[in-house]
Amino acid sequence: MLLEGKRAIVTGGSRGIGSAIVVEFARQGADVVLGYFGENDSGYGRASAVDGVVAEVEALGRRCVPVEGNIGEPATAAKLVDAAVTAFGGVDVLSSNAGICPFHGFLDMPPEILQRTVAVNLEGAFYICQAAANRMKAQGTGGAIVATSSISALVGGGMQTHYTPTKAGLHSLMQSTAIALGPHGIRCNSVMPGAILTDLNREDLEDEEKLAYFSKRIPLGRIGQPRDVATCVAFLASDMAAYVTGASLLVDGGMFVNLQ
Ligand SMILES: NC(=O)C1=CN([C@@H]2O[C@H](COP(=O)(O)OP(=O)(O)OC[C@H]3O[C@@H](n4cnc5c(N)ncnc54)[C@H](O)[C@@H]3O)[C@@H](O)[C@H]2O)C=CC1
Ligand SMILES: C[C@H](O)[C@@H]1OC(=O)[C@H](O)[C@@H]1O
Repeated sequence: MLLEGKRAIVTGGSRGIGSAIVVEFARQGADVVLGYFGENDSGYGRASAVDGVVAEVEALGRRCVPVEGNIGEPATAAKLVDAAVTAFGGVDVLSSNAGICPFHGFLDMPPEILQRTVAVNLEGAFYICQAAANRMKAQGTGGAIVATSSISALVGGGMQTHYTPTKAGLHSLMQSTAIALGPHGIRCNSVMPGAILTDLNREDLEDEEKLAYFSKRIPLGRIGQPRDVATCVAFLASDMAAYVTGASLLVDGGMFVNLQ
């Protein structure tokens, strides 16, 4: 097992990629604090999903503590770290994964959508990385942070002008925190998923033309599944990647490199 006895926090762990990360971490031997957001945020939160993830973790013989809160607020980061300390005695691994992507055109982008996307995707990641890193530093035994960036850190999207800069920002945040935290033995990396079928893009991929285009552009011939990303996050979080920091790993079936 890659994460035997590790104490982890996963944000956005109730559904999609995050829930797959929670379960993969448990499969690899970790106990997990699962961060999620409740019912009232743009339809993305869905507290009932959490129970299913907790049950899956427990069936694997590990512990899972759900913690609700808006990751865009600094207090949520403290709440997540406190929960890990109370339940497990500390934090060794952070998967900063929570994110939203409310598709919208550029010219009429409401400031509220821009501000919320930046607050959740970028500021939220900053706060939880900072809080977890401070705890890891105090423990004195190092740690691993893996942010869920995106292929969108590298390429644009006409309906994602508010979103892609947050994903480029996460890539940059992991590069800078790798430098700031390396002396404390804390590694910081990111995964860059391509098109992974989740609630985030379910509606977008209902557009058959778009789905056909994506599928054609992916050399491995299929849209990604959450576990495709989760196994890579587990690898980067583990000692198998002990000399990897400041790196980003595309998990996109080859979509990015496929120009022609
Ligand atoms: N689905 C895809 O194709 C891709 C997704 N990503 C990234 O992967 C991450 C996970 O996305 P998906 O699993 O696809 O989405 P999802 O919509 O299935 O899950 C989102 C998760 O984030 C949580 N969340 C939403 N708003 C929150 C808030 N304000 N505070 C705390 N938690 C909040 C939800 O509770 C949920 O657990 C995101 O950062 C997304 O940008 C990156 C590349 C591709
Ligand atoms: C929302 C998307 O369809 C998905 O998310 C991303 O980060 C990439 O832009 C993918 O297309």
